[in-house]
Amino acid sequence: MNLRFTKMHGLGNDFVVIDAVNQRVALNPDQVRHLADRHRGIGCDQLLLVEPATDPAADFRYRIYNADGGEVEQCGNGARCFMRFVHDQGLTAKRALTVQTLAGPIALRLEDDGQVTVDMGPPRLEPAAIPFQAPARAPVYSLEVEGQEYTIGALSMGNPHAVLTVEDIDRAPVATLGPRIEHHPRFPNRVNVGFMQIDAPDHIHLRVFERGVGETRACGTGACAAAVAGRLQGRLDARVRVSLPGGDLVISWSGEDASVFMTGPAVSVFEGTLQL
Ligand SMILES: N[C@H](CCC[C@H](N)C(=O)O)C(=O)O
Repeated sequence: MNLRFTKMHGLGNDFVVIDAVNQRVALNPDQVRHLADRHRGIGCDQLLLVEPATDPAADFRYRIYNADGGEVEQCGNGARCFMRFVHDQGLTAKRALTVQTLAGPIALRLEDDGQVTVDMGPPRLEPAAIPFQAPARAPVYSLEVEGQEYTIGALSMGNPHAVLTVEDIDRAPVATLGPRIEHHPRFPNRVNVGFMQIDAPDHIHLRVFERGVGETRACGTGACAAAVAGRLQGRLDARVRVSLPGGDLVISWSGEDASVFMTGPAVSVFEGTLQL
């Protein structure tokens, strides 16, 4: 099977993007893992498929696979690259799209400056919707990890997120605590783990240990989750600049059932053909 692909990234969170509108694509988890492998494959954090919509109200369907081969519900940086891809590949001339995802529809808009704004939909705050085992919804939860108590925010952007606040982002225990929380039994579907340093009510630094990948240069849904968690804790404004290792995103959320909006860049790096 020969497959055309484009290598893209959103602030260094990198993707293999495949047109599954004009190509018949059937990849199993082993093949996804192989393509994501940075030594034996192309290398990426996630693989994204652009498919025809099955919902008449949507323009396309967007499927997301982590480097570990697992299909997941949502990817924010990938959504911006999705918009750039369908334009560059001539799949649409529209500058505003509705795209189906496992987490429900999202809306994409290509801005005049080339950045992309995504309506990520509302955060899901009820423990059962995350999913996270807790007796009731709360702005913060106590989580025991190997005998030590941590205070976390927990919510879903369609995909699950835990958010810890740290004093010094450069010294955050991302590599050691990240995987332990990713696999914590109270998160039955595992979880993405954000480490947030609050610099001001409208500015944070963030690092994310992503479910199914490890630490990435940026995480769009992680930036949304951190902004929501910080606002629920009364520490962040409705509009926050999120500085990730790969660059900045602007996140806006007016509260409760309102959508979370994310604006940032999307870059195509190269095109190629896979032999599978
Ligand atoms: N690792 C995530 C999927 C990709 C999210 C991230 N790359 C983004 O930009 O939102 C998960 O397992 O839910």
